Amino acid sequence: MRLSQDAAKPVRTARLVLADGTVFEGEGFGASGVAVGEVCFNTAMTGYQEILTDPSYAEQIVTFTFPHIGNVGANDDDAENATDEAAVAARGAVVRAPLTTPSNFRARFDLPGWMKRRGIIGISGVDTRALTAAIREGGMPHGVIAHSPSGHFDMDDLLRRAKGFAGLEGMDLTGRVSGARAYKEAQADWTGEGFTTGNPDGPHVVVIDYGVKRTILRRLVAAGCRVTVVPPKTDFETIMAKNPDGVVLSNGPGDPAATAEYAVPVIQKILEAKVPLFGICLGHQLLALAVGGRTMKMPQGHHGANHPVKDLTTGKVEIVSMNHGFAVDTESLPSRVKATHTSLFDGSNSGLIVEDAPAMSVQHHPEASPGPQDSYPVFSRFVDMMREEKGKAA
Ligand SMILES: NC(=O)CC[C@H](N)C(=O)O
Repeated sequence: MRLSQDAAKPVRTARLVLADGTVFEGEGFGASGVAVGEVCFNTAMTGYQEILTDPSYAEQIVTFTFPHIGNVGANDDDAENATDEAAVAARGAVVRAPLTTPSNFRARFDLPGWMKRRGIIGISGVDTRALTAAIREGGMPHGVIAHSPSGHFDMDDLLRRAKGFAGLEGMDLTGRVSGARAYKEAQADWTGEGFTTGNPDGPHVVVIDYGVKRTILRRLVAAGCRVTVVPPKTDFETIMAKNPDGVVLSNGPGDPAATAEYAVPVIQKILEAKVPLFGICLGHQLLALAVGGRTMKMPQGHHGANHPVKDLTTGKVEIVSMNHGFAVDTESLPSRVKATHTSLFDGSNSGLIVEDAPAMSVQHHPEASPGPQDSYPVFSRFVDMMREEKGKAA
């Protein structure tokens, strides 16, 4: 910590300003500058790098409830977005403890240097318990995170920017985060419309990339699939021309109701064509909208790696990774759709199947990264669904 001329008053190089005027002072790290967004909290105890690079966090500032962030450093392998260094994901990180020198055999960089390269602003020394309690009581506020190494801030301007944030409702952000062009997975073969990777003899899965986490691609490949990733606005005919055995609707940022405008007509055609469909998170919400259901904004959202979810088809409880601020209204689902999973934190919907088409989806993240792997078998369920449909056609 550097001292100002008044030796008793340390220079504090970062601010978090909420739209209601609340100000948190702290030490800046990572990128300098100002970023505006919705402030949420994540309760995961590990996996800060995966969290900060999850494209679904676009236009959000993540408060970590776990106090020690940065202690295992950062590397090139744990980013969940496209390999491009500046790929868009979380705007900022709010943490409790000062950052220490990383200690881990996988660390290649320290977290502040890695965040600086990715344009993510950090603030430490924040009373994250107070901030989390405020979010719990009042919902996710709009806010501004600012890092100025000189310690000078135009506080009126920061507050104006926090108040001026339009909010995630109504925002379609998939175009900003889709990495379909940027993924450079092994064997990737960019064709202009998508790339293919994975097991050449496995079921062919076309992933619509609304902001896909790379581990979803890795888990599909691990489940034996051949994977082709396509951009978010790819039309039905282009998808079908790739002869998919199944289609995955990926996770992604923003308001599902806004993305629905161009995504739902495509999904409805896929349902009609009876091509097996699997939605994850935003993909789950889009599937619900495609069958006539509704989605709604949640006050605090679900962000963590410790969420209990009940699989209603087996009666088993899984501890899962979550990251969503919108939810499917179970009551709105038509009778052709059945809920398959429910959150044991608040009873919200966490999965569905369509009864007259081979389609399923989950709100949580079966790929984990970070988090427990209890839900990995959901990928096998989708592979079984594709095999069954292929068997019917044969
Ligand atoms: N992880 C996701 O796909 C998030 C979906 C959606 N943007 C939400 O916040 O609810």
